[in-house]
Amino acid sequence: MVLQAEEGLLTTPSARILVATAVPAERDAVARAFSSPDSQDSPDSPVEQIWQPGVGLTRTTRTAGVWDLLDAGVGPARAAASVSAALTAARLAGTPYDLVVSAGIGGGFQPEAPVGSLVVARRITVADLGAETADGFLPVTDLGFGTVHHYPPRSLVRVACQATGAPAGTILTVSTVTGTAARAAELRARHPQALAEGMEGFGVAEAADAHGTAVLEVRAVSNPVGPRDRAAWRIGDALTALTEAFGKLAPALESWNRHDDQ
Ligand SMILES: O=C(O)c1cccc(C(=O)CC[C@H]2O[C@@H](n3cnc4c(=O)[nH]cnc43)[C@H](O)[C@@H]2O)c1
Repeated sequence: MVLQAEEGLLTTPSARILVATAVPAERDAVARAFSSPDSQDSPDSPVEQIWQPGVGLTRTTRTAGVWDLLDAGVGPARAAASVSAALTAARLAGTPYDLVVSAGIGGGFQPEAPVGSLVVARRITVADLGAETADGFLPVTDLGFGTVHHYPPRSLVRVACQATGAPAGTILTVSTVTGTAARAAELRARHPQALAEGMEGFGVAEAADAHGTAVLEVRAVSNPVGPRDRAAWRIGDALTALTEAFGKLAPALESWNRHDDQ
C-alpha cells in the first residue's frame, strides 16, 4: 500500500487495485459499481482515462483506493501481456499495484455455479497447458517445467467470499471454451473442485506472479459449462451480477491487508 502525504500529514494508506477484464463490456460492468447511486462509497474524483504505452486504463479514485480498470483482451496470452504492461508502467511511475483482480463472465459447472451467480477462485488453474498422451492429458508440470496453479492469498479469498456471499473453488483457464458434455465431465474428473471456467485468469495470475503482486479471480456465470448453446448465454444477467459484486468487493478489497496471511 502507498502512504499518501497530504499537507504534511500521513493519511490512511490507499490501495491501488488493477482489475483486468477480457472485453470492454465487462470493464464497463465493473465501472458501474463505482458510479451507481447504490455504491457504498462514491468516487472522490471523476473517472479518468489514462494512456500508457500498450495500456489504456479507466481510473476511479475513492477515499481508500485507486481502481484502474483494464480491458486486457481475450485469452491468457493477451491478458498476460496487457497486465504485465500495466504492472510495469505502474512500477516505473513509482505507484505499484497492491492487487490485481481478473474479473469477467464465465462458464459455471453445474449445479455448483448456476447462471447469474458469482464465484471466487481459491485456485487459478490452467486446464489445457500440457501434453496429450495415449494415457491421457499430462499437465506441463509433469513434463518437468512451468506452472499450472496460482493461489490467491487465503485472507483475500476469505474477504471476497464474506463480502459477496460467493463460494470459493478452482476457476479453470481454458483456451478453448468447453462445448460438449464429455469435455465438461473430463475437466470435472481432473479438477473436482472446479466451479467455473474462463479464458484469462491464469494469464493474469502469471503476470501478477512475475511482478510479485497478489492476484484474485472472480467470475459471474453467464452459461453452464457443457454442450454449446451460445443463444442461451445470459450475458446481461452475468454483467449485472459483476456490477453488484464489485459494489460489495470495493470496500472489502480496499481494506484487505496482505500481511494477514503472514
Ligand atoms: O456479446 C456480448 O455482449 C458480450 C458481453 C460481454 C462479454 C462477452 C464475451 O463473450 C466475453 C468472453 C469471455 O467470457 C469468458 N467466458 C464466458 N463463458 C465462458 C465459458 O463457458 N468458457 C470459457 N470462458 C467463458 C471468457 O473469459 C471470455 O474471454 C460478450
